[in-house]
Amino acid sequence: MAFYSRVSGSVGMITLQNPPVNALSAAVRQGIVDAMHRALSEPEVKSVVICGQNGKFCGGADIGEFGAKMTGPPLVPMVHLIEAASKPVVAAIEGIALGGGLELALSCHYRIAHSKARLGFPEVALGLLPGAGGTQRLPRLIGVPASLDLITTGRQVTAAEARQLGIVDEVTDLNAVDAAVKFAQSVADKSLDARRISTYPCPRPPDLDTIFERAMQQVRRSARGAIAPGTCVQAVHAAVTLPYAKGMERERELFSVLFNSGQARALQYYFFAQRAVSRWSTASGARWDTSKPRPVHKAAVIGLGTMGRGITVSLAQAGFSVVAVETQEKQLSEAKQAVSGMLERGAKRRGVPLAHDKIKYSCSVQAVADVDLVIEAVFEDMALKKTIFQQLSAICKPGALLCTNTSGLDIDELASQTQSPELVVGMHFFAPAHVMQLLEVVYGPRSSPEAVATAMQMGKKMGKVSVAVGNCRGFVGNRMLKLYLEQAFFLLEEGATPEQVDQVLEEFGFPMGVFKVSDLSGLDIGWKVRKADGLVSPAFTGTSARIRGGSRYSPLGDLLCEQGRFGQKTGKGWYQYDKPGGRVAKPDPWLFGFLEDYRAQHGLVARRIDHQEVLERCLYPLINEGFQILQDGIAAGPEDIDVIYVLGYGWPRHRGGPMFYASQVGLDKVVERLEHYQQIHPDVPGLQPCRLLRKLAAISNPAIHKWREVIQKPRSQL
Ligand SMILES: CCC/C=C/C(=O)SCCNC(=O)CCNC(=O)[C@H](O)C(C)(C)COP(=O)([O-])OP(=O)([O-])OC[C@H]1O[C@@H](n2cnc3c(N)ncnc32)[C@H](O)[C@@H]1OP(=O)([O-])[O-]
Repeated sequence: MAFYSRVSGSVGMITLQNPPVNALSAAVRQGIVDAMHRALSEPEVKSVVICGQNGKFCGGADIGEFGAKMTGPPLVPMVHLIEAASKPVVAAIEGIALGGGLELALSCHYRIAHSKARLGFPEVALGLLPGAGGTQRLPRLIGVPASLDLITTGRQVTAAEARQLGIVDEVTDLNAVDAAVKFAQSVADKSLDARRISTYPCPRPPDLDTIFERAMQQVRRSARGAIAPGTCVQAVHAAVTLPYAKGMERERELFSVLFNSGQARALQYYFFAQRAVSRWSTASGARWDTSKPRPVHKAAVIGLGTMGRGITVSLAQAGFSVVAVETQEKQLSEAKQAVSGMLERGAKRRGVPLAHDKIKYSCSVQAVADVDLVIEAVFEDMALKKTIFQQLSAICKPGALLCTNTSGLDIDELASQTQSPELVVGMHFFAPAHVMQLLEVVYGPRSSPEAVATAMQMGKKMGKVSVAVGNCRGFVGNRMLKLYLEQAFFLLEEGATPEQVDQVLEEFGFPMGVFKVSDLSGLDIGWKVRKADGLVSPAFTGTSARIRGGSRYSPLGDLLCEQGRFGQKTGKGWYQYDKPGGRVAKPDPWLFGFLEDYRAQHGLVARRIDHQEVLERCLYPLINEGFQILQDGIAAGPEDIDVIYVLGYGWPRHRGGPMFYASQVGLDKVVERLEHYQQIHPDVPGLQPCRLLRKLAAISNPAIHKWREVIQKPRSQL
């Protein structure tokens, strides 16, 4: 709701009250409209201030209401009522003015912001555009280029930048509401003719066409199939080319296209999914709201390779004291230099002080004796990790949490090396660890709820989105990825090329196709793992070359590695590069010959594989594995999987994540297509729909937020 009061006799105060962010729900909109009418009708009231309760002006439209039938007064007439008011209306912006919140502020005649406030139009990230006049008012106020920047990127600005751009009239370090009241009194008798933004002419820079062309090119490049950014450009274009009223009509049309699109639904689902993962639960019933994290002041990182360096930087930037351990002198000094560089660049980019003094370097594991939490980040070698965990268990103070940064090794096996297995959890960072937002927090069967809560909270403090997942080979992300990679290899055997597969996946919205990503990460990494798993051996020849454990196996990746083709680092992989370390992938005629020889050798006849098959073969087995993961209780809900895939694996956000995508395709359709491919390729693993997927498909594709009710049941039957 919105609360009306009178201050200093002549100022009507409208306070938005809808915790936590004063979103513009139906009740809030109704409250604002009622309060405005009241303020306008009271003769003693000479001016009005609009503010938000609890130091937050307004977080915009209530996203939770988007799926439901619209009730209450719409936003557009509400902002017009405010702008048309005969008494000056001043927005007192504390905390945030986002989306509809900023549109509300732009309808006011003046804006006073607190210096710590942030303002912006984040609608584009929800698959929308600022549809309450934002695309028409902002360009009239600050010009076209700056508006295009803010509206198409969703970038939030500080109060200082907002002042510079001309969005706010004053910035104060003091109480912004008090300042706004004083300001409102001072302008009570002033004419409002020059204060209604909708009446301003929209500035028309001489190079207008070039500006819009560039903006369109820019969004096409970065949007990867998302429709909202381009539609935002079109809406701003209307502000320049049409009178205000017509521009508003155009904004409404474009908003409605976006609002009713699958992309907006996916992005809004994702918005809530990213917040839902913090309310974690484990298969054994531990929960976020009943598990208390331990205090962590000092942390250690063991192993300063690429991952360890990134983790050290993340910890220091989050304000933790860090002991960084690397036993090799030379690597330690290289790491010191690299970490300093990363910290310097980070401090410059973020405009914050350097965090060098937070880190102490050491060559000895003994240096971690007094820390509260250790993150082991040596390379993926179980024997080495086991030795380190034995050492840590002996050296660390009682109660210290022992974490391993592994992308798939058994957490429980490591826990069993320690005296306190309940204090062991996995923290799977994604490279580069100081940049990537995702953290898989992996609990083993013996990890205590307190340990999981501590790791989840550490991730949050490091600016990550932490997702709690159970212990299994590859956890959630890499376990599903295995199926995706396998299918891509099989498609090559059957006649596809790396370029064809990658093109289909990039058109779907991945920033890079599977083969380009493999070349970037290094083909030798998977090869090492497969060798350790006994999947690579000269003994596999003849008919056994393409069979492992009774299932079809593609040795293509192994054969490439045997040729020294490790990807970008060697200048050759699934593609060729101009030099080792080169970045631009070019099709490699050698590879075509290699694939032809391979097929001939194994009696495979290349066939034409269409776009649909490439997409379905790559995505549906991955999705099916996601359902198996839910069935096994490794992930608590579809949101966990979707957040992992969007933040860690480049799944296009506007498609919500693999589980959301499946819900949109239709689970019955996913089952039907998997069965279809299974029939044609009975030897291909991963094509058999799992029990949970079949069950959900059979109960007529329930909405994704209802899946959890069904998921509990198959689990209890395991
Ligand atoms: C014609 C219409 C045109 C207008 C369109 C729009 O305005 S579109 C909207 C444009 N506006 C946006 O896109 C702003 C979206 N919001 C944000 O960017 C951030 O939430 C924040 C910066 C406001 C606060 O960040 P923070 O890290 O301090 O906190 P946090 O992120 O954890 O959120 C806390 C809780 O608040 C909830 N919630 C938040 N906002 C909304 C909302 N608008 N609605 C409903 N709920 C919302 C959030 O779900 C969470 O709930 P939970 O999980 O506790 O039950």
